[in-house]
Amino acid sequence: MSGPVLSFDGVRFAYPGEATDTLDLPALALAVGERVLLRGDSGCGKSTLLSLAAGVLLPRAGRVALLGQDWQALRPGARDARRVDHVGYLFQQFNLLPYLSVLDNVLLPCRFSARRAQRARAHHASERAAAQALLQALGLEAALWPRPATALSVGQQQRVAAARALIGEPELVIADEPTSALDEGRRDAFMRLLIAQCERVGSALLFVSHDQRLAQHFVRVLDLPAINRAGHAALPS
Ligand SMILES: Nc1ncnc2c1ncn2[C@@H]1O[C@H](COP(=O)(O)OP(=O)(O)OP(=O)(O)O)[C@@H](O)[C@H]1O
Repeated sequence: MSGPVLSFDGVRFAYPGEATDTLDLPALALAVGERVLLRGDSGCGKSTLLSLAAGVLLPRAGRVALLGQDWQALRPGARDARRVDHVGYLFQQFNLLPYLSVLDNVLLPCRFSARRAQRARAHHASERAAAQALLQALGLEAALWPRPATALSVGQQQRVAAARALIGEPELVIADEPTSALDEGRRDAFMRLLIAQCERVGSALLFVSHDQRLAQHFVRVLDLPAINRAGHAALPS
């Protein structure tokens, strides 16, 4: 793959019923394995940008492409399949399934994506072994693996969510403020673990936060308000 993992070209997005665009981004691209911190104050459009990147929202103009494929050109079912094949998503609230064990939560992407399952098996005896290796690398000991995910501390749940995002080596990991519930020491430890694992599996990382202190973990930091031209001109009727 020689092109970017993710590209935005002339993207304009407005929520239904809104009189102005939330986002107007002339150009933005992430190279293979690149890690970018996207920051900006609350309400500036960070989560909206991530939803566009993952093909959950579609722009009203312009093009968002993942691995060269325009999201808009796909039917909804194909978009869902492509998302789980190529994107690991790490949410602010983790979104772990409470009735599943830690291990089964991590294995979820492999249940929905044959590609993720096959990539998980490429370097391990089984998908389970791949999940266990990730949990271990993220500092979660084996005694925790059979427990229901919600029986863990916030910091532990966050690492389970990171393992779920990373399993099967997705080309893009998207993280939406996953450190907001952590104190400073845990936040930095988590960032180091997440980045090391992205590096190991070759995933690009698009990480969103309003927290200025996370910049130290990234070579490339983008200020969303500085690159977003939206919010002023009224939409054409
Ligand atoms: N479903 C929606 N319908 C209409 N407006 C929305 C919707 N979701 C978000 N917005 C608005 O779009 C703007 C950008 O919201 P977004 O959630 O992307 O910001 P954010 O930078 O991620 O904020 P935060 O840091 O607080 O999570 C805000 O003004 C918000 O009120």
